[in-house]
Amino acid sequence: MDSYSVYISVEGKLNETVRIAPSLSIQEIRSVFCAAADVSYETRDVVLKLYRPDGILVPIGPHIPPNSPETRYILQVKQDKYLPGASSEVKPVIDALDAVSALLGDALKLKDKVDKLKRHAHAGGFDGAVGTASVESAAHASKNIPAIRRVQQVGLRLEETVPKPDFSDEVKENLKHPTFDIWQWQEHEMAYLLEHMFVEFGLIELYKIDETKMRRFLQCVRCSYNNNPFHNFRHCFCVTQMMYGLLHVTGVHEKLTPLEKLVLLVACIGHDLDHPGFNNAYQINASTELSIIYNDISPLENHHAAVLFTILKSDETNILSNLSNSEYKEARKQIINCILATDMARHGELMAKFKGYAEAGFNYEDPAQRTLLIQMIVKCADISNEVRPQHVSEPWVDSLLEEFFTQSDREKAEGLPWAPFMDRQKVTKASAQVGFIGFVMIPLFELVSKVLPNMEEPVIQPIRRALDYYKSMTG
Ligand SMILES: Nc1nc2c(ncn2[C@@H]2O[C@H](COP(=O)(O)O)[C@@H](O)[C@H]2O)c(=O)[nH]1
Ligand SMILES: [Mg+2]
Ligand SMILES: [Zn+2]
Repeated sequence: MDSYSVYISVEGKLNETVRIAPSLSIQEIRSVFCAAADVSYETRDVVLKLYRPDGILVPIGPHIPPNSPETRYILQVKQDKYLPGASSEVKPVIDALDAVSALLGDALKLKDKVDKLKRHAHAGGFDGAVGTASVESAAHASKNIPAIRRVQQVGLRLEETVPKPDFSDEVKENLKHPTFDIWQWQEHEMAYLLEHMFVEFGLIELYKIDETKMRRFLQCVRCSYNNNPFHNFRHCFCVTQMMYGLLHVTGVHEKLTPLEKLVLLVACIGHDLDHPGFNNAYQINASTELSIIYNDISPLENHHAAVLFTILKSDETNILSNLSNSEYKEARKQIINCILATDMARHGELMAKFKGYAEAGFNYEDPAQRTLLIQMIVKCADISNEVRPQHVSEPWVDSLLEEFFTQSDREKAEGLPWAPFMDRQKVTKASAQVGFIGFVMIPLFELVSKVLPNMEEPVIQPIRRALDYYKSMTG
C-alpha cells in the first residue's frame, strides 16, 4: 500500500493531516501523532486515543484506516492513569529503581530515569519515564508555564485514584489466543492485562500477592524497559501474551504446576529488562560494562535476570514475598534458567537436548524435562511475532530491522565487526524473514509441537503462511 493521509482533529479543535506510510514503525507513527498534539514523544505517560466520529476507538499503528477531511478522527491526549498517584505510592517504585540503579552503576541508563523520577517525586510529582503525570505537564512545559505551577498540576493529578479498566469477557478470551491484537493497547492497559494473567491462573490467590505490590512491580518493570524500536515494554507484553496463548491453545497449563505458571509469567515479563538495543555481539566486541561484569557469558540475559531480581528484592515490589523459602528458591532458579535460555547463542544446544527428550517420548515425571519444556515455551514466545496475523506481526519486522541497522551503523562507525543480517546494505524485510522463519522458527515450533498438542492450526500454519508471504516478496 502506498502512503496515504489521515485527517485528524486534536481534541476536537486543531485540524491536522498525518501522512501514514507502510514503512513507518509504530514508534514513528506515534511520534507523528505526538507532534500533531504538541506533546513530547519522550513523555511515556502520554496516552493517545484516536476516535472515529461515531466514538469507536481506532488503534494508532501502521494500519489506521484511511479517512477524509469530512470524517476526521478525533485525537485525544490523556494522562496515563495506571497507578494511584500519591507520592507515597511513587516512592516504593523509586526505591526499587534506585536499588537497580545502584546495582548497575552510573553508566547504565536506569540512573537517568531514577534521577528524573526523584526530581519529580521530591517536588510532589511523578513524571517522565514512569508515568502518572499529566499530559498538561508536557504541553505546558513547551509553553513556558513556570515549573512550580507544572508541578502543582502534576501533584493534583497524583491525588486521583485509578480504576482498573473493565476488560470485557471477549478481550479476556482473545488474550488467550495468538491472534490477539497487541497494537490496540496503551502501556498501562498492557500492564493491567499482564496482571489479569496472574489472576486468571489463580496465582494472586494462591501466592497471596498483594494487589498494590503487583501494580508497583509492573510499573517498575514497565519503566525498566527502554524505548528501543524493538526491545521495549510492548515486546515484553507480546512475549508474555504469546506464552499465555500457547499454554491455552495447547492445554499444557493444565499439566503445569502453579509455581511453573508463576515462573513462566515472571520470566517472560522480565526477559529483556533494560535491554540497551545492542545485542550480545556488540556488548562483547565493544567490551561494554555488561560484557565485563558477565565475562562475555550471555551478558544481556544475565543482566535482564539481575534487573528483575533487583526489582523483586525490594519488599515494595516483591510479588514473590509470600512464597515459602523453598518455593522462592525454586522459582528463582527456574526464572533465571528461562531467561538465560533466551540467548539465541544457546539455541542449537537447547534444540538438541529437547529433540532427545521428544524422540524418546517426553516424560512429564522428569523434573529436568519439565524444566527444559518451560524454557522452550519461553523461547517460542520470544521469537513468535510471525505466529501472529500479518497486520500484527509485520510492524515488528520494521522495528527489529531499525534496531539492527542502528547497531551495525554504530559498529561500522566504531570500527567493530558487524553481522550481515544487521547490515542495511544487505538485508531486506523479506530476506530477513525468509531465513529466520525457515531456519529458526519452523524447526523450533515443529519440534515443540511433537510434545505439545494442537499447535498445527493456531500456531504452525500462520508461520508457514508468513514464510510464503515473505518468499513471494523475494520474487
Ligand atoms: N530476523 C528475525 N529475527 C528475529 C525475529 N524475532 C526474533 N528474532 C531474533 O531473535 C532474537 C530473540 O531474542 P530477544 O530476547 O532479543 O528478543 C532477537 O534479538 C532477534 O535477533 C524475527 O521475526 N525476524
Ligand atoms: Mg533477550
Ligand atoms: Zn525478547
